[in-house]
Amino acid sequence: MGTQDRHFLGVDLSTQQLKAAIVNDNLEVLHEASVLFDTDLPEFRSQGGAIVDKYDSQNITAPVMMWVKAFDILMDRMIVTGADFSKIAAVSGTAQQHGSVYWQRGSEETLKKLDPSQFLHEQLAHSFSVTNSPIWMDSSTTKQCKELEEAVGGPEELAKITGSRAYERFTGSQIAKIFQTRPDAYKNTERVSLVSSFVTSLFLGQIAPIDISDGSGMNLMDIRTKTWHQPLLDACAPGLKEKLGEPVPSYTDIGPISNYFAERYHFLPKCRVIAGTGDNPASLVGMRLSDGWIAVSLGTSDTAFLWLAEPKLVLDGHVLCNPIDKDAYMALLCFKNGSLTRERIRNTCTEGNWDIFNQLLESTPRGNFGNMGLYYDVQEILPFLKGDFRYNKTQKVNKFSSLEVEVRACVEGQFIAKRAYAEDFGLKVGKGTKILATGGASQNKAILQVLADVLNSPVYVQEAANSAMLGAAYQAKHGLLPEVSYSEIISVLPEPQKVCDPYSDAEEIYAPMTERYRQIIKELLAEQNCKGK
Ligand SMILES: O=C(CO)[C@@H](O)[C@H](O)CF
Repeated sequence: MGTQDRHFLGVDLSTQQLKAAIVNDNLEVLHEASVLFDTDLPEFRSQGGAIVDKYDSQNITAPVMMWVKAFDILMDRMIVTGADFSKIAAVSGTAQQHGSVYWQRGSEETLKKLDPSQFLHEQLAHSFSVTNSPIWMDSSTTKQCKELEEAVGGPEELAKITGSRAYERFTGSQIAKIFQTRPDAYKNTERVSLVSSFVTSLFLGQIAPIDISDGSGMNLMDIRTKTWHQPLLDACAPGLKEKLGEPVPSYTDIGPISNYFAERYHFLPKCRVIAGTGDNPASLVGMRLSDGWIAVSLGTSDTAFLWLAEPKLVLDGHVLCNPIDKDAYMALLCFKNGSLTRERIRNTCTEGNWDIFNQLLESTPRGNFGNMGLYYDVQEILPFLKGDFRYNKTQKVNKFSSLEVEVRACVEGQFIAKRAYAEDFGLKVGKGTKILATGGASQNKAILQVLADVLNSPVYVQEAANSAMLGAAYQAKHGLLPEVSYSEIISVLPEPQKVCDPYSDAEEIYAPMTERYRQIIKELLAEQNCKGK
C-alpha cells in the first residue's frame, strides 16, 4: 500500500459515545462517525452513557454490551460515510480511563473464532463475567482505597509508587470491590481489560495488553519500572497479575487485525493493531504539547494536563506514564463535574439554550461582583465534595440574585479550581504560559474567554475538538512506523489557532479569587470530615 493511500483508524470509546475517525497519511480527516449511547441504544437506559445505581448514587457503571452493540453500529456507519477499510494500514483505540471489563472464562476463544457473518453483540453476549462495568464516575470504593494505601504505607507512598494516592475511580479499588462483593464473578473472570484495551481486543481478536499510560491510572503499576507492583495486586485480589497480562508501551504494535474484521469489513489482513490508551493520554498525543503549554480538555469530565520529563509527588492530581515517550510522564488533573454540570446550569438558567447562556455569561463582569459558586452534581474528585455551594462577597448564600450571576459563578468556579490545583501541582500560569483547549466546550468562545482570564494566559484551539479520537488515529501511524519520530509524524498538522487573550485586569481579579477558593475548600472539607466522624 503506497503512502498516498495509507489510512489510519482511531476509535474513541468515551463516556457518552463511541466515535471513530479515519485520517490519511497527512493526518487529514477523511471520515467520521459516532454512536450516542443514550439515543442510539435506548434499551440500555443510560444517562450520559452511565447507569447510576438507584439505591447508591456513588455506584456508577456502564453495560459492556452497550459498548459492544455500539461497535456494530459504528462500523456500519463508517461504511455509510464511504470508508474503505482496505486502505487502513493501522488502527488504534482510546477510551475513558479507569473503567474495567471482566472477560468470562473461555471468552478469549470466542474472540479468536468470531463468525464474520454475525454481529459482535450476537457472539459476545455471554463473554463477560461482570455485565455492568464500573466506570470512572464511580466513587463507591473508599474502603478499598484505604486498603490499598495501607498495603504500601499510606497515600504518599502509594503516590510515590503509582503516581497517585488512592482514588475511588481507579481500577485497583474497583477490582478489589468486585473480588470482595462478587467472588464468583471474579473467579469466573479469565482476564481484566481497561476500556481502552477492551477496544483493541475487539480489533485484535484476542485479549489485548494494557498500555503503560492508561495502566498508570489503576493505582497498581510502578510508574518507574512500568511493571505491576505485586503488594498492590495482592491487596486487591488473588491471581490478578495473570488476569491483567503484562503492560506495554502505548505505541506498541500488538498484532494483525482479526480475521473477523478482515472478512466482515474488508480490512487487509496485514492491517496492524496498535495498543490503545486512555482518553487523556490520547489527547496529549492528539495535541502538540511542549514546555509552557497546558492542555485543558472540556468534556464530560474536565481535565488539565501537560508533559513532564520526571514524575512529581502530588496528592491532588496524577502522574501518568507518557503515551508518546515511554521514559517521560504526564501530569493529569481530573474534575468529574464538567460538561454535564455546565449543561445543568444552562438548563436551569436558560431552558437549555447555549446562546442565552453565553449572553448571560458575557453580561456579567470578570469576578462576578465577588460571587463564587461550586457545583458538584456527582461526587467530585478535586475536591472530594458533592452538592452546590454559593458565596457572595462575604458569606455563604443559598442562591444568587440573578441567573447571570449563577451562570458566571459556574464557569468561573470550574476554572478557578483548575488554576488552584494546577498551581499546587507546580504548573506556572500567567505570562509565557499558553492554554490549548479541546473537548466539546472548546468550541464555545465565551467559555474560553473566562478560561483565559482565570488562568491569565492566552487560549488556543486546534482544528478538531476531538483530540482523544484523533490522538488514537495519530498513535496508529506512530505505532506502525517506530522508525519515524512522533514530532515528525505530527509535523504535518496545522499550528493551533489563538482564540482569545486574557484581559489586562484578569490577574488582579482572579489571583485573590483563587486564594479565596482555597480557603473555602479547606473549610468545606473540614466541615465534611467533622460530619463524617
Ligand atoms: O477519570 C478521568 C481521568 O482520570 C476522566 O478524564 C475519564 O478518563 C473520562 F473518561
